[in-house]
Amino acid sequence: MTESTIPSPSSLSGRSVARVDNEVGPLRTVLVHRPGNELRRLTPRNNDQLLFDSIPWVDRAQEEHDAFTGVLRDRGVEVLLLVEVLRSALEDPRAHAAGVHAAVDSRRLGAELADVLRSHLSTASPETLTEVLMSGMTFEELPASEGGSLVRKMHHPHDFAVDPLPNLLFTRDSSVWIGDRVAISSLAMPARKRETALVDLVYAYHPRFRGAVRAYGAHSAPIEGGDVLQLAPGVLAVGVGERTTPAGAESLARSVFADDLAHTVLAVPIAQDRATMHLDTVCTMVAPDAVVMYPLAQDSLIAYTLTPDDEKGVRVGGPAPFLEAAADAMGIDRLRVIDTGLDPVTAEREQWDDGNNTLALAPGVVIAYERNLETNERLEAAGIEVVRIAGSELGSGRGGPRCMSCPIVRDAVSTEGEAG
Ligand SMILES: NC(=O)NCCC[C@H](N)C(=O)O
Repeated sequence: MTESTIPSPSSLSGRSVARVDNEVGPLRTVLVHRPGNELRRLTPRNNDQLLFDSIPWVDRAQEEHDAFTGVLRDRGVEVLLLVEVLRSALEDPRAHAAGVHAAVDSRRLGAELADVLRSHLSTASPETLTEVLMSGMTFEELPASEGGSLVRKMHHPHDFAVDPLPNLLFTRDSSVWIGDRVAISSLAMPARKRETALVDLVYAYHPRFRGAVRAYGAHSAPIEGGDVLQLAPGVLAVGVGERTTPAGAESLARSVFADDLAHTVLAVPIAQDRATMHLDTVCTMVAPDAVVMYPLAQDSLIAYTLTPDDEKGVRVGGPAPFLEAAADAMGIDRLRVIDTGLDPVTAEREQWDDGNNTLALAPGVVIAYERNLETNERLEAAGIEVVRIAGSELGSGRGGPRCMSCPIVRDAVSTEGEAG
C-alpha cells in the first residue's frame, strides 16, 4: 500500500484548503482512488450494470494506477488517496454513524437484516467500514443472525447486500472543486449514486477539509464532474448528455452565479452514448488556449450560453458553435483545437480508449494513455509534452487520466512563458 500523503492539520495552517479555477495551471493537489477489492467484485454477470466493459486484472490495474500516481508525485503533485482520507474521516463518530447509514439499505435487506448489519457495522473499525463502503458485502458475508430471514433465504449467497463501488476509481465525477468551493455531484447511474455519500463524508469530516464550503448539493439535479470543464477563471463548460441533465446544468449555473464563482456557463449538448458519456471523453484542455478534441465533435459541438440576469436568475443565449462561444466567454480570439487529424476509424478507436481524456499537469504538459499512439503524436507535434501511462486495465472502466483525478489545488495560469 502506498504511504500516506495526508499532511497533519497543523501543517496546513494558513494554507488555503482548496482552489481550482482552471484546467491547466500547475497541478498541486489531487484526490485519486487506487483501485481495490471493489474491482474483484466484477463478474461477466454484473460488469455491464456496474459500468465496466470487461473484467479488469486487478493486480495489474493497481500497478498501472501506482505508475499514474508515481508520475503525479514525480511532478511535485500532492496525491490524496480516497481510501486514506475516508478512513481518517471515519475516526469521527458522526462520520462513522453517517457511513453506517450510507451502507445499510433497509429496503433491500428488510428490517431484520438491516438491524443485524447496522449493529455489526456500528462497532466496526474505520478500516473495516471503509472496506465495506467501497467493496460492498455479499449476503454470505453478512454476519450470522438468530431466526430465519426470508431475505437471506431468498437471495443467492453471492448477491450484494451492500453494492460495491468499482467506479470510485473515477474521482473526477463524484465531486468537483470550483474556485474554493466543492460541488458534490448528483450521479445519474444507479451503480454510482452511493459514491457521493463517501466523498461527502470526506469533505464534511476530514480535518483537511474542515470549513470547506459547498457549491452544489448532492440531492440536486444530476451533474457529474466529467462534464464540467473550467475553461478559464469564471467560465465553465458543462456537458449535457447521458449523465448531466439540462436541469443539472442550469442549477449548477445558478449556484456558481450566486456564489460569484463564474460569470458564464456554457451548456454543451453531447450525444447520449456510452462512448461520449461525459464532455471530457471528447474534449480536454491541454494549454490555456487549446483543447484536444475528438475530430467529429470539432464542427458539431454547440453551446447555450448561460449568464446571470439582474433578477438573480439565468439568462440563456445561443446556441452557437461551441468553439466560438468558448473563445467569446474566455475573452480570447480563438480556442485552438489540436488537430488530431486521424482517419475516422483510428479517431473512433482512440476516442473510445480515452485519447481525448488528458490530465494537464501544467500548461502544455499532460498525462495521457500510451495506447493512443496517433493522438499523442499529434499532441507532441503541436508542442504539448505528453507523459504516457499504461491503462490497459484501468481503461476497462472507460475512463482516462482526467476521469481518474479530482484536482483540489491548481495554481492560476501564468500569462508568461507558457508552452503549447
Ligand atoms: N469523466 C469520465 O468520463 N469518467 C469515466 C467514468 C467511467 C465509469 N465507468 C462510468 O460509466 O461512469
